[in-house]
Amino acid sequence: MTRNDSAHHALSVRVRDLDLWYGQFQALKSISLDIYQNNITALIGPSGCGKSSFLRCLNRMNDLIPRVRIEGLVEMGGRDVNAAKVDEVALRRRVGMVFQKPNPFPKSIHDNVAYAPRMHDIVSRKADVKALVESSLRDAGLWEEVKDKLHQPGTSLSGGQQQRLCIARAIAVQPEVILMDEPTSSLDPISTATIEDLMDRLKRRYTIITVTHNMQQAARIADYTAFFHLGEMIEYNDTKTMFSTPHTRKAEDYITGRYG
Ligand SMILES: Nc1ncnc2c1ncn2[C@@H]1O[C@H](COP(=O)(O)OP(=O)(O)OP(=O)(O)O)[C@@H](O)[C@H]1O
Repeated sequence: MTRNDSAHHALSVRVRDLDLWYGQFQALKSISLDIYQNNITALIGPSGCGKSSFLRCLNRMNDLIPRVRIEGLVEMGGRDVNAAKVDEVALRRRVGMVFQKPNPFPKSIHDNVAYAPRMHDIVSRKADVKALVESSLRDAGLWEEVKDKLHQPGTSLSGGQQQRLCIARAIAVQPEVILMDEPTSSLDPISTATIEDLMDRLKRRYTIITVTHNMQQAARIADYTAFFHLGEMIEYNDTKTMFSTPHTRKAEDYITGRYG
């Protein structure tokens, strides 16, 4: 693990010696890293290097996959996410997730945002639900575009709007951490820029961990970058250092486009 410049940031996620196997195949090998609050951390590396597998360890989504075995420690806010007593539903409230392809529920724009807060009993009074839906959509930069059509299906929006709806849905339960798995890879450049600006604003309140294949995007938006290769984390550094003077040959080769 190589990193610096961490002294002034509070710890959000602490990972130690994390191993993951799919059956006999080891997809993550002894990963250790600290992720800091109110920062964007980008996970980069060639296809199949384990970025998504790592991300799914943070909200225990890998538990849903058969024949997965995980060893090591993942702590969020000082609590072991894999402890037997941790309720997965409660954990997923603390950790929001946004996927590569926007995946709104087959519900109205309003209900996409209201569903989880109601389920978690965060709000129940009608006025409170309304206020929370509005503030989440505002925070996701979508309110002005949808305020007059809240009862239309979420799927009636454009791809970029749907992704912002998914972000509004994620932040409606006020998670500690938001995981994003290639959140802009299915979007056009303008929608991508909108989401990048949004991520930059959201990090004031949330810790964001994002997977991206787009080097320029990582360089533009991430405070820290972790480079994965064949299941190992090869280098972890502040983004500036990673992209200007990487400390490892493999990271340098990847960043300069020599492979991947
Ligand atoms: N459910 C699964 N069952 C078996 N093997 C899997 C499963 N999911 C991922 N893998 C394997 O684990 C390795 C890491 O996959 P993962 O999806 O985490 O990589 P990635 O870096 O996110 O890739 P990409 O950039 O292509 O999305 C790959 O070799 C992949 O084939």
